Amino acid sequence: MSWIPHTVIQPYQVLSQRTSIVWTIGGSDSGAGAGIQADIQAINGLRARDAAPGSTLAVAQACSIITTVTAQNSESTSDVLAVPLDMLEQQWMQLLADMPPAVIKISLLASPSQVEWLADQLDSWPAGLPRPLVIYDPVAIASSGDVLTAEPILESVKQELLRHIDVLTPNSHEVLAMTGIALLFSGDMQRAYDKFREYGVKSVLFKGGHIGQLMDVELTETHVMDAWSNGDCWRYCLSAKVETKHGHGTGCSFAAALASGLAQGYALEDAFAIAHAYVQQGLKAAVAQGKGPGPVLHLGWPTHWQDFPRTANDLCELDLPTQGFAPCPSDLGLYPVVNSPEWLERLLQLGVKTIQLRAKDLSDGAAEPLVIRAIELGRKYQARVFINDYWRLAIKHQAYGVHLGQEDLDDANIEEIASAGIRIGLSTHGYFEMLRAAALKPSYLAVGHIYPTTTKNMPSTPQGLTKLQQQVSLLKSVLPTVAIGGIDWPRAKQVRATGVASIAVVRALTQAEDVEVATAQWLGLVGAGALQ
Ligand SMILES: Cc1ncc(COP(=O)(O)OP(=O)(O)O)c(N)n1
Ligand SMILES: Cc1nc(C(=O)O)sc1CCOP(=O)(O)O
Ligand SMILES: [Mg+2]
Repeated sequence: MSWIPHTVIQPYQVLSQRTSIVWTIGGSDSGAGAGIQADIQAINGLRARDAAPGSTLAVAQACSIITTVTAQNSESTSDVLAVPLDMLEQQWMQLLADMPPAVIKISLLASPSQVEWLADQLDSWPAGLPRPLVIYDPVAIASSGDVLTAEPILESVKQELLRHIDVLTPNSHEVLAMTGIALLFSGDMQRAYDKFREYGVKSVLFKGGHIGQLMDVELTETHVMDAWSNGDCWRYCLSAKVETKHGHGTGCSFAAALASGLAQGYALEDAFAIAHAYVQQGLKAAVAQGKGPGPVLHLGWPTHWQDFPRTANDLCELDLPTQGFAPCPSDLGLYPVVNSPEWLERLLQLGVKTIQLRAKDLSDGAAEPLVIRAIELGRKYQARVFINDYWRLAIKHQAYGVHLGQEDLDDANIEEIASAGIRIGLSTHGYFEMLRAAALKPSYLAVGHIYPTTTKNMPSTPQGLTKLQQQVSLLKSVLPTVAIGGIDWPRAKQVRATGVASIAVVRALTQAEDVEVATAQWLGLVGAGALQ
């Protein structure tokens, strides 16, 4: 999917992979805890490929356009020098001629004329070059409350620059300075979003820390919460607050990590969750390097479950019970997904022990006999039968389990399913959805779609092997995983090599030339899963 500018950004949207270069446009920090120096560390340090050898993902590469030179250490800033416009222009032209960006990350701008110059460049972006995604981290007011960008600059930012911005990443001080809205209640974020939208911003990612004081969200006293919206929907990342005085460069590093994730082909909401984890990991390890607050550390791709946030599409989800569901074996083996009891029986007779009835778009009345039959067959063949979608019927007839998608989570009664004691599998299509689903402690998580599929219309982009492997290893000690989507026999071995225990397939069996031979082949590779 290619990036379409000037339309509403969708959370599952992925940049096209024509380049993975990120330009960071901002100020030099001689202490290197923040500014361009932190950005380069974060952009190049957060390389998915380094953490997943053999990956074919693009390698993020930072380039810089320096707007300002600051003389600072961990205690103070003694001088700030604005780079002249003709030097800005030279940096821009050199990069444009040779290393055009996938993402531009803007931070410190030193004067209204720098803002106007930058807005002009973006206005006259060459027609022959794909437009980059533009992130603006205002760097107007530091977490400490120190003013870094004077009022006249902010005014020209609002008038000239914001209309070019795809993702704005303000902290709460900057929200107040730019919109006049203090973030005291969660509804204030919507009001602030609306105000930014008036200036033409396409989406806003409210950076946490200070949002942590929202008075109507109980958890945020002990947690930090980042929140993103494009006006159509919200996405939240929530983590326990890291108590440290060493957080210099946190905001810059977060926005740069977001840029890096996007440039490497992660969907916006996934890059958001990964950037959040990157900063959490860096804050936990941060130590003093001078006499003042130390910088957030740059420790590469986050691989520890505890650094990742809980994610949600709505703040109400934070109140959902998390006592968990009945467990299923970590190895479910070969997992065919079929649309009728006839298919179910055919495959159970061949030795399949995990299977799903996916008979779409029926009324509960029409689905009920199919569900009853599927459950009976499961008992007869001592197999694990999951019912897709019809969760009320699955409870009523005591199925082994139910499988639900992300949208179903908005409507299904999660508590009722949990207390019925049946298992639940949840679909996920990236880091963000994975973290959202994992918070409910389901019986397993399905990671999809790995390859293009014709079985179902997917709004998301195929994840591929690297992303599957990353998520499987992250979830290893947390939840059983199942891979699904476009997995055929030639791809089966490499999918298995990611460490995923179970593989779900539709066409690989239902459209096989010889179903008996194909099933035996698949069972030989993946197995039938653990005994009950
Ligand atoms: C094992 C497995 N994984 C994912 C899905 C997809 O479920 P869902 O998102 O609910 O979409 P539909 O199948 O209902 O179209 C699945 N069925 N099984
Ligand atoms: C039903 C379904 N769900 C998916 C997901 O990613 O959530 S992919 C998918 C279709 C899988 O079919 P096939 O094996 O024929 O590609
Ligand atoms: Mg479903």
